[in-house]
Amino acid sequence: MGKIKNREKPGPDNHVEKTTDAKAENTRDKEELEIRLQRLENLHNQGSDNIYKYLFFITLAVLLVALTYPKLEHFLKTKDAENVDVKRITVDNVQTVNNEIHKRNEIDDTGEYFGRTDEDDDGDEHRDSVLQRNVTEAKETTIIKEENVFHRKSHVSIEALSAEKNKKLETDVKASIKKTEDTERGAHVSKKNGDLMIDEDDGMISLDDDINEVSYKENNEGDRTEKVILHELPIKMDGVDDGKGTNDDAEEVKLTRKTLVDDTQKVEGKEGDKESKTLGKAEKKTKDSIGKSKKTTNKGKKQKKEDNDKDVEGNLADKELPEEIRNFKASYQRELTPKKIFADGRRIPPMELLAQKEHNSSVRVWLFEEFLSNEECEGLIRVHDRHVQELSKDNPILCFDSIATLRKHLKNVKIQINVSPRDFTQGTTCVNASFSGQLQDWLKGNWSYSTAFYPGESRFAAVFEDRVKQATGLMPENGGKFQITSYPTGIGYKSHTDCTENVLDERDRVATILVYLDTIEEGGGGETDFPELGIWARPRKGRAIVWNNMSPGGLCEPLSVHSANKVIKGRKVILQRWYYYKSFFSLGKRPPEPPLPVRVPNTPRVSCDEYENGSCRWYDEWNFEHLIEYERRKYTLV
Ligand SMILES: O=C(O)CCC(=O)C(=O)O
Ligand SMILES: [Fe+2]
Repeated sequence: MGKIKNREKPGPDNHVEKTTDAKAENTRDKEELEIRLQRLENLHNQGSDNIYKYLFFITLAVLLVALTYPKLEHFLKTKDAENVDVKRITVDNVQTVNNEIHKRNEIDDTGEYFGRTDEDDDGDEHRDSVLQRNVTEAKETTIIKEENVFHRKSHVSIEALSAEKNKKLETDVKASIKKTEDTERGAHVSKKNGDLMIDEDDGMISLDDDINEVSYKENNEGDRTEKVILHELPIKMDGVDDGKGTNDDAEEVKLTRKTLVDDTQKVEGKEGDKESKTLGKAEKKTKDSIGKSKKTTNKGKKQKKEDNDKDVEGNLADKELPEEIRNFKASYQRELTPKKIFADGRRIPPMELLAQKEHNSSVRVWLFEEFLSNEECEGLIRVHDRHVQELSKDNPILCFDSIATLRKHLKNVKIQINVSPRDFTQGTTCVNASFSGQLQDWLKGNWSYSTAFYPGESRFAAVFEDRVKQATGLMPENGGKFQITSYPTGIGYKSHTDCTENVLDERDRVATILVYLDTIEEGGGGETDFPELGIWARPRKGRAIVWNNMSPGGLCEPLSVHSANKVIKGRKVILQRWYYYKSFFSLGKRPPEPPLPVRVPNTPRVSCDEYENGSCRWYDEWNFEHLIEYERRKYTLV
């Protein structure tokens, strides 16, 4: 080593010694070289030995794979699914993942959507029983509550009535609520009866100013007194005489249990489709146009004793809430985490649709090809169509966010007719049944159709929400209803955000998943357009798009604005589900149907907000959005 050192560092002091010993040094160098070569050879031999070892182990592993393939395959898939595999693409470059395997899904036209089974021809009955089940599950035999919509903390309501109670109350209410219509477009009239707090005032419903309750009942069961509040609606009714007279030989309205049960009421925040930046305005307009001539009577004193249980804001005190609401733990969904998944043999990677415009929002749009199989798409369409057809036997009730909107719609179809607030059912934004019938003759076809099903009402719902969870990270417990919407030719949907701008509410829609259930060829319209991002997606059978509407901090992102382009050729059908930033108790539970406007069971509704082509939608279910007082107060909930 010393020499090497010397050679490395030659210096005047050792130069002579080096020259003299040159020979010996050479010999030593050679020896050293040989030793090194030997070492290298050894190493090489060792390496070969290792290769044999590796080969042995690989063979062993292959054998193991062959033996345990099914398990391993599953493992690999799971692993693979965990790796984010994102192809960054633009809309012009959307790639399709090949899919040879289309496994038959459980869904077919006799599937369990809307709570049906094969044997169950009567979907409505079954739907009632689904609702009943929810209610019963929610709280065994007991009671109460509503006021939910005003409650500070729960933001929910629950009405938990046992089946027997429901039945009894149904009979009571059936006997007590009557509807009259005048010959023209008269208002509906409900009458009071017995202990129900429905008061009659010149043939119109009128309520205590600060009660906001339509009906109320007390039950005595053994030594326990239970209060059952039905239809505790956030409505203030007007005693406005419509001047058109009423028909006192009222036809009885058959109200089913469904219309009586008020179980979970915060309804899923927004209509789902339209509430957007314009809400504040719309609400004001509604109030101005419909609620101007309010005259409220002072009846229904029974409510007074409820007040003791309420805090200053008129909310039910916490102790009044069922335990399960009090114990409800909200979960937060702050962002999307797209991942590649496998479903029924299909490999489904996420692809990001890159914004074509510069923007500084958090909004990102992802696309999955063949997220649903052909069979799933076709099954959903069949179920939707059948449901729309069944409910179309009755004319829908039409609701408008304001009288101005109604006027604009009429103008659009060139109908010259004077409309006044009296054409609306009091306390609601809906016109009465007979006028709705006329209107629908004029406006018919000018809307899209939405049907909904809820978690637990279909096997598909569970399959779907799980797939969504794997692919996007969106948690089922933060998801609302599943909504299928069809757009006939000529119909689109106006520009909107799915969250509500300028309103701080964590119970808002953080993300949307939308699946196209059928293909529209190029040029056929129907694209989902994100104008602020410069991107759009074309309807293609099975394709899903998913995007966030809110920032991870919980703010509604205005740049998530989107619209459904008008369908030019064919028909568009989609499945949508909205996920909420903060979950709440009634999320994902079928809401009770509010009793107003008075209508026959299963009457669909059409809701139109702010006039714009494509602002009307037909719905198979009711929520509370058309109730003026609900509309007024919904954002004051904490
Ligand atoms: O149909 C579409 O493409 C979009 C529908 C939509 O955004 C909605 O219903 O909220
Ligand atoms: Fe939307």
